[in-house]
Amino acid sequence: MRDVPVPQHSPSPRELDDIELIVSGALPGPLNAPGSPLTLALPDAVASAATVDGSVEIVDPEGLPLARVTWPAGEVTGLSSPAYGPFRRLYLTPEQTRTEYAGRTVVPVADALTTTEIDEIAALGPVLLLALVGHGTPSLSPVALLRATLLAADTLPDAAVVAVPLAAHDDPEADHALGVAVVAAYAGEDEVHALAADSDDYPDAIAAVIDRDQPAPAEQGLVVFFTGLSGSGKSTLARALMDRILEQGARTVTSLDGDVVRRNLSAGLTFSKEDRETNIRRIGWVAAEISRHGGLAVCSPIAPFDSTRQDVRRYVDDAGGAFFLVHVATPLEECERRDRKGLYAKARRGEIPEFTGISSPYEEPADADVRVDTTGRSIDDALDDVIEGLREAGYLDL
Ligand SMILES: Nc1ncnc2c1ncn2[C@@H]1O[C@H](COP(=O)(O)OS(=O)(=O)O)[C@@H](OP(=O)(O)O)[C@H]1O
Ligand SMILES: Nc1ncnc2c1ncn2[C@@H]1O[C@H](COP(=O)(O)OP(=O)(O)O)[C@@H](O)[C@H]1O
Repeated sequence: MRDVPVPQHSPSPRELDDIELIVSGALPGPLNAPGSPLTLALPDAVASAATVDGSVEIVDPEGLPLARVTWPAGEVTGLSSPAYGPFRRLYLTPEQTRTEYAGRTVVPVADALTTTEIDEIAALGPVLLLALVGHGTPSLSPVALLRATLLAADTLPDAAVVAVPLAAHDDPEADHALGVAVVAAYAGEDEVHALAADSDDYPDAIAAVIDRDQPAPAEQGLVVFFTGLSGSGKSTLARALMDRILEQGARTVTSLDGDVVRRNLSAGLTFSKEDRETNIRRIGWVAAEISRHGGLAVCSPIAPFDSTRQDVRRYVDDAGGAFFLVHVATPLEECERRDRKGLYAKARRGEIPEFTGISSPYEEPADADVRVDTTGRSIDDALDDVIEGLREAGYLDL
């Protein structure tokens, strides 16, 4: 009997796709082989436990064990088939695909098919449309690419559709090589047909799928994220922005203010680096969910660490929302001069440990959409910079 549980880890969507393809036999393992784009990163604590145990259990976002990965060797063994996500029934292994669809011409599909391409495919006889829907591969969301590909299949004389979670790794050469290997595994002996250069003459039904999946910036979910020192003006500007949005009446808005979140969603957290990261990831997670449904969230925590802000950007991006970062760059001297809550004085006296700007770091963002120093400016004047940035990006016209 083991006295410690096997360490578990729920990986990123890209890593999950890679693991699924290794388990299905579409790609060779192991993970983390030198020079391989198929990598798995574990948080330090999980990596230490995995090293002691010799393996880590990979679970899906809902906790279902999918695979066991030896650690640090990276050999992958499947435990169960993924059961999540729309169109799951279309995700077959190479072996299942070859058994079910042998003899068809295989056509890899990484984007919605145009009328020209559908005509090209119609001339091939019975086909298997291999929809490459891994994280970051199609410009459409995976579910929209499958919807569009099924619509195209309906108009073809004899077409089957299989989904393949072939993820992108920010390395075009490596991704091309992975794509060739995966398509070869699914095609087996059958012919592979690469589509010729495309046009953009989509059938109406497919054009509608694309439009719904890629809303114009003004219709997209939006997260406006203010970051800056305590007293820089985040809450004041966030509140003024929300008032303007509510006055205009076109959209509803959810506020995720630093102080307010710490009294409910993040009650009990301290100001240690770890707890601040947890706090910001919670805010980011909620904001991303709001943006998933086309909503608007205005966040105003200090969020002092760049890597945590990048996590939030990724959550929002993955949810299909837009992330708009405002750096309220009021200098420390001015924030301390204002000292509205008397906290800087206490921090200087050593009564508040780990106070941002005094005894805890603030990493200035290099990726802000707007940078606003409120020193010597009225609130309306400073707010104008934010509104102008949002208007220029096409997100909000206030
Ligand atoms: N040690 C320490 N450092 C910084 N701030 C402190 C600290 N202790 C309490 N406060 C008060 O908490 C507010 C910041 O909370 P946040 O959740 O925005 O901070 S963080 O993003 O998790 O770093 C912050 O509010 P704002 O002034 O609105 O920024 C402070 O009032
Ligand atoms: N142009 C300005 N924009 C925002 N706040 C300003 C400005 N000028 C002065 N202030 C004052 O600075 C303080 C900022 O506090 P607050 O908005 O709570 O900051 P934070 O949320 O970043 O801690 C408020 O007292 C506000 O009235």
